[in-house]
Amino acid sequence: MISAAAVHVKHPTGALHGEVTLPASKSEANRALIIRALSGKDYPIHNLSDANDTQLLNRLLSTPAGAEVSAEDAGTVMRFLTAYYAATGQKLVLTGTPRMCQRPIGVLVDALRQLGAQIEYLGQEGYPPLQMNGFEFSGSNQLTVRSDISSQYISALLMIGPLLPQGLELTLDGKISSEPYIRMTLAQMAFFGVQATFEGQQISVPRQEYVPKEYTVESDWSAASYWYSITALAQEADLFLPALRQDSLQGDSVLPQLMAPFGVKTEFTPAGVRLTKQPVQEPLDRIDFYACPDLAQTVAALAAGLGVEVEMTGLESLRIKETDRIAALQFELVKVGAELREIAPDVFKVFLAKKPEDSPTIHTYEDHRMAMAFAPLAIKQPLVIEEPKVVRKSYPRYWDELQKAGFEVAARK
Ligand SMILES: O=C(O)C1=C[C@@H](OP(=O)(O)O)[C@@H](O)[C@H](O)C1
Ligand SMILES: C=C(OP(=O)(O)O)C(=O)O
Repeated sequence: MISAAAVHVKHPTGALHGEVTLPASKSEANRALIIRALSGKDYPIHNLSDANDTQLLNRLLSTPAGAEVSAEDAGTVMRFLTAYYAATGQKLVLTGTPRMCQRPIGVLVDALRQLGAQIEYLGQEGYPPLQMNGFEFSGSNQLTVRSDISSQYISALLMIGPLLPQGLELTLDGKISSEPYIRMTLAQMAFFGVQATFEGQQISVPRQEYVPKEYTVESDWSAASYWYSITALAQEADLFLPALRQDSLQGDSVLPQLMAPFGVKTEFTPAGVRLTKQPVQEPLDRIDFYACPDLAQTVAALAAGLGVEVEMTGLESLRIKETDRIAALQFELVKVGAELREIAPDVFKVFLAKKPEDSPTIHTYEDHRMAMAFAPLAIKQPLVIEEPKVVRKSYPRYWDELQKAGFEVAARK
């Protein structure tokens, strides 16, 4: 089914009960994999995600790198490996999908060059593919790095920081985009024995060694967002999402607060969270996604499905993700009765526009989150999702889990 060109999705009853299997966090898993590789030791990482982004990185790190390595469409793989291959002095070509070669990497390459990495651009300046030509420490460990484009550059640098001859002193320049992901990196480094300080715009990582230790990856809160949306749209819902924690390292664990006004009640238990439907409260007028950009599509589609208008800020980084997510939302929301308009610089609003199309066909732009964010709307009315296989990037079992929860998902003839 996942290999079909498109799937019809509907939910005959709108009532959902039971347990949902979530993937493990690909963000957490990919940090754990890079840190293990940098430690030079072997130890178990439990609950490694079956997401392609994680399986790919695991494969690449557990076999000798060939002359050319592809990070495919995985941002963390591309950015984390650029720093990893630089710090370990490897000589190879690092590339990715055509879209990956449109996702900027200049900030990270400039920073690594200042540390002593030899890196050439093989295509457009500032973008993959990269020719990695080895590393000779420049003698300088103090870097100023723009922090308003992608936190992945900062995370990539931080993880190699303790292995550099004098550690790493980073000054973050500008607003700090996706900051919880930087904190997740530092928390995982701390778990593996590496202490750093993060005060204001300064991060300091002294030279240290990673200490090998078994690690268990938490379930993925970003993937949980689709079940929050499903709960909000359902007639009736009582769902259990195992292995999510209140003291999560993931910034997307803001979901309980963010989704409460949309009518989702979260109860934490030692084994995971229980989601139940409650009346929609007055939704927040404006939600800021600067710290949790991966939730933006879920909320935009949900607002359309619930018929509520909401302002959205902090969407700047969406333009350089798997697709231009703002443009993608603008094209697809219209089909489900809403419009996303920029009402002031960097302030967007979901407006209720006209009647939704009957059985709309949602184009997914090679973006897993377009497929996963729009599929829940099938509770309100049947729809078609194109290229359902995109979900393999972060949640390969997504369609199976929808079926388990009573959705009908069938390949389009
Ligand atoms: O570090 C990470 O694991 C991630 C950081 C975020 O990217 P940006 O920092 O580019 O916003 C997020 O959107 C991505 O899905 C995963
Ligand atoms: C933006 C994402 O991933 P990445 O940047 O790692 O490709 C995502 O999973 O939504």
